[in-house]
Amino acid sequence: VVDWKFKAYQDLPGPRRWPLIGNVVSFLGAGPVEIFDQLIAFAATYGKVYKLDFFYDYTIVYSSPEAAEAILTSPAFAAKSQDYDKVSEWIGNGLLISRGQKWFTHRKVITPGFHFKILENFVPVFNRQAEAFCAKLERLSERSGKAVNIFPELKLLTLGIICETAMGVGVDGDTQQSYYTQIVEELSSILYWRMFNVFVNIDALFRLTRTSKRFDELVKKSWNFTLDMIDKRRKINQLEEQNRGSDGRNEDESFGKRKRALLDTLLEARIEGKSLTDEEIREEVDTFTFAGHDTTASAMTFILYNVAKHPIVQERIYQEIVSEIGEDFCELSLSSLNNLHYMELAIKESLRLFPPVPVIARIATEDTELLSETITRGTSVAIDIFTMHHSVDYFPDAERFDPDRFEGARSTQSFNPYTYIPFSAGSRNCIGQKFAQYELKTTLVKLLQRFEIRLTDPNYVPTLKAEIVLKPAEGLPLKFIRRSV
Ligand code: HEM
Repeated sequence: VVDWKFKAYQDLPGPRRWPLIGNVVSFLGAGPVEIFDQLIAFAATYGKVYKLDFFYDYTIVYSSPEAAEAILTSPAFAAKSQDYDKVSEWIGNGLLISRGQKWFTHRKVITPGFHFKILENFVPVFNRQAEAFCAKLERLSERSGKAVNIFPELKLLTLGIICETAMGVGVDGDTQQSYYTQIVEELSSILYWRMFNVFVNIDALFRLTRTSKRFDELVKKSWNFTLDMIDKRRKINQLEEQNRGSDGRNEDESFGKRKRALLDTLLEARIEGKSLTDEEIREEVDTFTFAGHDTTASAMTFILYNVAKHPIVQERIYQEIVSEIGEDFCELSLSSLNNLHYMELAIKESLRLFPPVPVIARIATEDTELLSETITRGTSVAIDIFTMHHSVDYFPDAERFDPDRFEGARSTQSFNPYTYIPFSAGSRNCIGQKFAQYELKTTLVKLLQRFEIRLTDPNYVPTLKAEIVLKPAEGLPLKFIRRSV
């Protein structure tokens, strides 16, 4: 059996393996920056399909649109890979990780919560929070353009937005928010370590480490944070019931009380006549708070990096804002945001070069064919989105930041839509895609209305790591120069 296992996928290239332990050594002792570099280097060396072997547990890594399409549309790859099981110890079996009937029914009841009419209600929150964020940046810059490490600040912003819109609960200021973002930071880092270190990947061994106690502690803290939000929302809804006028109309106008939040969709959902259990609600809320803030903060961080690095692009976006919206803060709406065409191209291009979710993975639940290779049940397949987005085979002069490359690209027949998938594709695509895009646009409008954004050093290149979400390993210092008034 061992011999057969060693010979599995022998036609596929891959880094040199040791008997039994396979490629374990490639990642032992490596930190997140080295792991990410290693994966990029493997793809450069071995091409669009290669194998990784951890104790004969194989992961086949793909970076072509043909493979992405085949994987994302095949029922044989409908289940997320084992790496996600580790994440589920924290966020549970919510939409991101569940499968089969549970995923299907939950996705069906949650989808209306992202209808554009509901998104429209969220835009005032995007407006208000983004404006408050500008005021904060002004304070942090001390009006003198002092550099600000933008990534942690953006995490606070996106968390605040997700709590208020999706959960319908305001979070009490930065202290509570940074408490939660730090928990997420530490949990992501532990989970990533477990994914690439085979020893702690094994549950029984992980349980022997001191980190496992810390992990449990953090999970509990994270759950308390979300349970508290659910509790607050339930109370708000009860109050609202009591305040309802005799004509059935709500008399309380303040946000969070009247506007429908995603959490209300969950609280009111009925599947075969039954409500979701408290645990199911917590799992979904944990999934949204996690999936909805870290990704968007990463996207915004790299968008700001790109516009700072390319002043000509920044100026073009600014001029579009001035002509479509104006120089001053005003209440943005979905339709005014829809008019910002060039900004849309720039955001798209930034998500190509810096996809916040650089790799996704599935597991084969049956033996199946994939691009003329037989994939046996239990093998993981990964789509290396980052590498595909950087390939010169699909994007000429791929390293160049060029928003215009997307002008008309989708209408050309030769462009396979699976070549560009920052939000994944198919039935398990990102449910928050539109939400994120409007949030990013609102924030960028407000920031550029108020500031010119500059790098501290024009040649600065961020070091990347991918602790589930793509991040600047050493933060990202940017200068925000107040536009003259
Ligand atoms: C720029 C920001 C974002 C990016 C790049 C992004 C990217 C992705 C990707 C690549 C997936 C597929 C993951 C996989 O196959 O394992 C995904 C799924 C998901 N995303 Fe997002 N996301 C973003 C923002 C958001 C927001 C704001 C929310 C919530 C409000 C959200 C909620 C989800 C959920 C719930 C799923 C799982 C969907 C399912 O399996 O049915 N995401 N996202």
